[in-house]
Amino acid sequence: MGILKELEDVDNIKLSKDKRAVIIIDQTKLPGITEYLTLTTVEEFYEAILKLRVRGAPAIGICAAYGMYCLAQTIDTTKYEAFHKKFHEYKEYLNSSRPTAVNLSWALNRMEQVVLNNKNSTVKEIIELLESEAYKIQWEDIEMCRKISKYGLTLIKEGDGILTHCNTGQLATSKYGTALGPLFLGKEKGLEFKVFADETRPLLQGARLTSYELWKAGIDVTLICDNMASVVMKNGWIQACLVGCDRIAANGDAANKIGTSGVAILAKYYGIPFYVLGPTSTIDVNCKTGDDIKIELRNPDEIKKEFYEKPMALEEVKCYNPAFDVTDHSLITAIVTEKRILRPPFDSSIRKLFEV
Ligand SMILES: CSC[C@@H](O)[C@@H](O)C(=O)COP(=O)(O)O
Repeated sequence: MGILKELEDVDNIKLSKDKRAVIIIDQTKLPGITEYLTLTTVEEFYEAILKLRVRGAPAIGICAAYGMYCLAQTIDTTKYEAFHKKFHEYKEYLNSSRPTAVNLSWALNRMEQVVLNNKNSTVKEIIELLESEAYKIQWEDIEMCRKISKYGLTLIKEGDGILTHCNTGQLATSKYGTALGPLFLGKEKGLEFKVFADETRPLLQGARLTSYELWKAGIDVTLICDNMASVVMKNGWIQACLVGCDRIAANGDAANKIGTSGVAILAKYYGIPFYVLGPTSTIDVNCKTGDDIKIELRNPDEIKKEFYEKPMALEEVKCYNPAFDVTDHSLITAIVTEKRILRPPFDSSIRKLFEV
């Protein structure tokens, strides 16, 4: 299937008809309201990523790639050096919006590489190449998610109870998703699973997005508070945990939504396999271990009042609000990528993955 044909029915991130703007679903309004936002300025792209209007590691990379194409068209020069200078400035600004998910810098670097590789082309030609690269990034993401879903499906069986954390479905990517991908693919094949979705405090991606996406697809989903994961495991209702990732270090330590490492520790205690699913672009071999991964700290108000009609704690109370945590590689049963399923020891399976 051609790239553009494949992208036609993607709904959550796409270029506007005139190709000057990016249209996204505002994920902060779901599930109650499906509202589309049109992003054109660098400030709008930055705000949409920072405020999680577009979120999920692959999705923010895709949005930023389209964003760079749109912004490139606004740079008012025909001179290569001036064009690259402004392009780089936009790229660095967007890159600073969220530090943990490597997919953001990965996609932005890919876009800048197009500019760097074509020093002898005209600015108009470079802009055309940027358009193709952004389409390619989204198309490749769909392909990767399809393959991850296939591999993931081999690890679970009909009727299994699955625990998941945060949101790793279509909204977080473009199609299928990563950790939810096997469940959507399984559903297409007529397989039934019983999914338990952690609500995922403080921003409730599990409640607002995962339970919504699974329910819409007709998959049996039960929403639980994060502190109930231990009970459903103890009850024998969970046969596997499937989670996504924002950055994986060279030794297999995996950063994902805050609370993920707690799920992994519980899974180890109850002898339940714990799988991390994500594209190889999420593996950052420049990070030796999880200690090298920068964890995003967010506004304390997200804990105290953001999702409540009235504040749930005194204004004066201090809050610590890390957006991600790192699951130690020793707690991970396998890492599922689009290329293959990686097993421990992860330092060598990851090294082999990148060997040519
Ligand atoms: C396929 S999405 C993988 C991860 O990005 C996901 O699990 C996650 O932690 C998202 O966090 P978020 O802060 O909602 O962007």
